[in-house]
Amino acid sequence: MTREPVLTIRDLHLAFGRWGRKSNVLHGISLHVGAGEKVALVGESGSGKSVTARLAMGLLQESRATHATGSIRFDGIEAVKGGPEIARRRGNRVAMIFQDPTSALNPTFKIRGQFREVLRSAEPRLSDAEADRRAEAALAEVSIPDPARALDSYAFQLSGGMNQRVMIAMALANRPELLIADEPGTALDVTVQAQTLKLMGDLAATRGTAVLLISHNLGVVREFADRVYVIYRGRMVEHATTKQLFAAPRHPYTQALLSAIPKISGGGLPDLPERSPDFERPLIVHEGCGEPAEVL
Ligand SMILES: Nc1ncnc2c1ncn2[C@@H]1O[C@H](COP(=O)(O)OP(=O)(O)OP(=O)(O)O)[C@@H](O)[C@H]1O
Repeated sequence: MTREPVLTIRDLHLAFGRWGRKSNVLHGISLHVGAGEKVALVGESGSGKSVTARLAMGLLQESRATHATGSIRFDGIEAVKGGPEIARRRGNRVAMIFQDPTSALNPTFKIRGQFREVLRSAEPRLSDAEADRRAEAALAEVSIPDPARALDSYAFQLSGGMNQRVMIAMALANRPELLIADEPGTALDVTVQAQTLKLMGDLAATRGTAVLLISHNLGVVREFADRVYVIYRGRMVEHATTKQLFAAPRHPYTQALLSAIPKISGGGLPDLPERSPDFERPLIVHEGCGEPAEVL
């Protein structure tokens, strides 16, 4: 029997708008991430990466101004039409880390209090002593040299790299099956970014955590991911193993992305013609990286 991927997104459409004004942001996105897999979603700013992640996390739900259709399945739980209850149920099993750790940590509370709160979201009756013991173990796991001292600090007393580790330790403390990382560490220096990616890679290998990395940095993606999805203006245009994508990109947008890698600044990417022939058959799927088997 084939195992169902940890996360399966099928034909996801999203539009924002009210009072007759509608802006279509996603046009039929599909992707999957299996246990222990490292998958990247790449595309330039505004292409729809973050809204896809927020929908998958249950952080963005159907409302009068948000119109979503399609399916996002995580471990049998549907997110698209789910309410806050769904977000809560999946909360401990899907974790997200963001670009800037300081924005995810509360500056007015010590790390200890914030950590206890995270752990108690999964186990409300956890004692202070047990919560602290688990927090110290989680911090040690991300190579924080003096966990007790880190717990007694405020975020502003720790370096950017330390805060990033604290945020990852918190994200992982409840042992999520899926980790979504939105440009992790890009607000910090490249060393921290590299450390963060290494940690996430280790987690996928040792704990079987499924990782979805969101990035516009193809250099990072090449180092990190097993498979890559390329999104362009809300459409998935190419899906390949990382090796295939870098050896022989087939969509003109992917080719443009790859040719832009060595440029440090200037110009951005060229626009593709609206009626690019590839949009007649928009998604190019390379051989062997396939779609998940139907296991329902
Ligand atoms: N709450 C919202 N209301 C209206 N439009 C939105 C909202 N959130 C996102 N958008 C629009 O949806 C599109 C996709 O945004 P998204 O943040 O997913 O892009 P992205 O690929 O993650 O970009 P970046 O790399 O800059 O984060 C953009 O055009 C954005 O302006």
